[in-house]
Amino acid sequence: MSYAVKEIFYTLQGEGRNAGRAAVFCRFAGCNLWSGREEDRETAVCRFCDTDFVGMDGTGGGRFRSAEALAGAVAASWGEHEGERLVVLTGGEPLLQVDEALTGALHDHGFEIAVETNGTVLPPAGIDWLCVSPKAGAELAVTAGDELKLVYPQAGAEPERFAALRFRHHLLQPMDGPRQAENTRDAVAYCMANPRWRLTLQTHKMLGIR
Ligand SMILES: C[S@@+](CC[C@H](N)C(=O)[O-])C[C@H]1O[C@@H](n2cnc3c(N)ncnc32)[C@H](O)[C@@H]1O
Ligand SMILES: Nc1nc2[nH]cc(C(=O)O)c2c(=O)[nH]1
Ligand code: SF4
Ligand SMILES: [Mg+2]
Repeated sequence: MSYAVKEIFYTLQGEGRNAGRAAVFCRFAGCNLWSGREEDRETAVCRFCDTDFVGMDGTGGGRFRSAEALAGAVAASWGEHEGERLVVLTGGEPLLQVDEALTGALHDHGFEIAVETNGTVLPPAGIDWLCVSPKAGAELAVTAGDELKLVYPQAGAEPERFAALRFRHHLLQPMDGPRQAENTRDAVAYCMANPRWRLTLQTHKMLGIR
């Protein structure tokens, strides 16, 4: 198996229950819900994506020919920092590429492995923290995990549809874009009316970090 990676970088996890924690982000190229081309956005299943996941041309990106090669690049990005190592596998849709060889190789380097997924593809063994972010119009295959992080609002993916699923945390993340301010206000109101849901914000955007 080889891996197509857009970029690898060291930053703070900006979202969800691990927000604020140092992590290496490994962003895989490609997604099953959008081609990533602007001309296809309006006809895609997922139309609000805030991410460039096309190609392998970002910082530290490229084609990695083995799990060991990719895990080595992730470890090099972590560097010599003390403390518990965390890698966040994201994309694009990481579960189109992540396999047990890779989770094994990352564990060999001492990483706790978090994944950000749209929930349409079942994960391989070896994921330590599974964040599922359902998308309206895409069938949810992953119905349990650590956090369910729902981008809000989405017609056809109302929070009530997911409230009973077996996740440790249910989070609402305001949709970024032209209506970001209204979406944030509405997400606050929803969490206040429905306390099983907590608000999560994209803190890296506020901080101006990646
Ligand atoms: C770019 S996606 C990559 C991982 C995976 N494809 C997914 O959708 O979960 C990373 C996270 O950003 C969220 N996201 C994408 N676009 C967003 C937007 N415009 N506003 C808020 N969150 C967004 C996704 O829902 C997901 O939780
Ligand atoms: N700092 C930071 N935190 C993040 N959490 C999820 C991200 C993602 O794009 O998957 C992301 C990201 O791109 N940057
Ligand atoms: S599923 Fe994730 S990566 Fe794919 S288009 Fe939607 S938000 Fe972007
Ligand atoms: Mg992001």
